Amino acid sequence: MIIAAGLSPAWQQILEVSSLETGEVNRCQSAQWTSSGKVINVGIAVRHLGTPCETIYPAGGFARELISNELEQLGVSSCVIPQQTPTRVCTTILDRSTGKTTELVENAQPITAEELAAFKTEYLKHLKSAQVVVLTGSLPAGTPSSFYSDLIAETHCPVILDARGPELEAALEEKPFLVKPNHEELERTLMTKLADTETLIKGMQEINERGATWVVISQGKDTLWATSREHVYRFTPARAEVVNPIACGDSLAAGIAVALHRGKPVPAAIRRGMAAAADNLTQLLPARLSEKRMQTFYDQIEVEQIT
Ligand SMILES: O=P(O)(O)OC[C@@]1(O)O[C@H](CO)[C@@H](O)[C@@H]1O
Repeated sequence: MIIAAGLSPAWQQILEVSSLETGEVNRCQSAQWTSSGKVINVGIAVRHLGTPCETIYPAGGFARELISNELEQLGVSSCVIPQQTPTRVCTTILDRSTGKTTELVENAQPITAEELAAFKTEYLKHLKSAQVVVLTGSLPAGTPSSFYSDLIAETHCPVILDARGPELEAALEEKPFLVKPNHEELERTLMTKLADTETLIKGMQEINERGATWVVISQGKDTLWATSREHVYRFTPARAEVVNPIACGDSLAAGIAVALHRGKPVPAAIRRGMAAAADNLTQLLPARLSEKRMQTFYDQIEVEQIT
């Protein structure tokens, strides 16, 4: 099975507006609530791809029950660590006139040392049956930046890590299998501008040298790059109608995890992940993937081995 684990779920509102005017009263065309945040999105995506998965997350306040109920309805097997502070609320605004998406992201509320210890106990318990792990999402304020590296140190199967800042840096020391920072984050980690393809690839391979077996940089509808110490791959994404882009990165991670779990080699797994991301784009609710729809996108994705 796969484990999706993270500390920052969200109760997410998705609003469609015909045209967003800041500073004005905007009336919505549609409004939906759903369970989200990176860890939940990955759990939902893996479930839709039919691979057994345990989604481990803390939750508190009114959203705890709402998220649990929705995940149960979706058949997402989950392990919730009760948290004193309430689960955050995030808002996605989809402006149908410009096609732009606005995200209002509340940071995850602090989590206590006891809650973190309970999280780790559950993680280690489920780890025994896991073949692939996805660790994902921002850390609540005050969480030690060694949080992910401590978990990776205990994990003896491939870890896909979606993290930023000091927690990403610390995690590299424990050699995660695959990291997927965005372009900006990579620049921040390396403290240098990566303005062209050559410097970008160099930067990615520096992260390979620092410990990540694979580095993946996705750039929306533009080229996705993947590097290991020895290899560089260029992927051209499929074209998809954009309904809601939120959770594309999570669908990418989930698609890669599922393909690795099925024994696919990394380039093929990344291609699967990209098909999942493309499919996610076409749905209003995050991570509601369909393997059947994904196949069309998979066939359109071009993969080129550069070195
Ligand atoms: O970066 P974080 O704080 O972990 O998550 C922020 C967030 O944008 O990520 C998800 C999409 O990936 C959304 O559900 C959520 O609002």
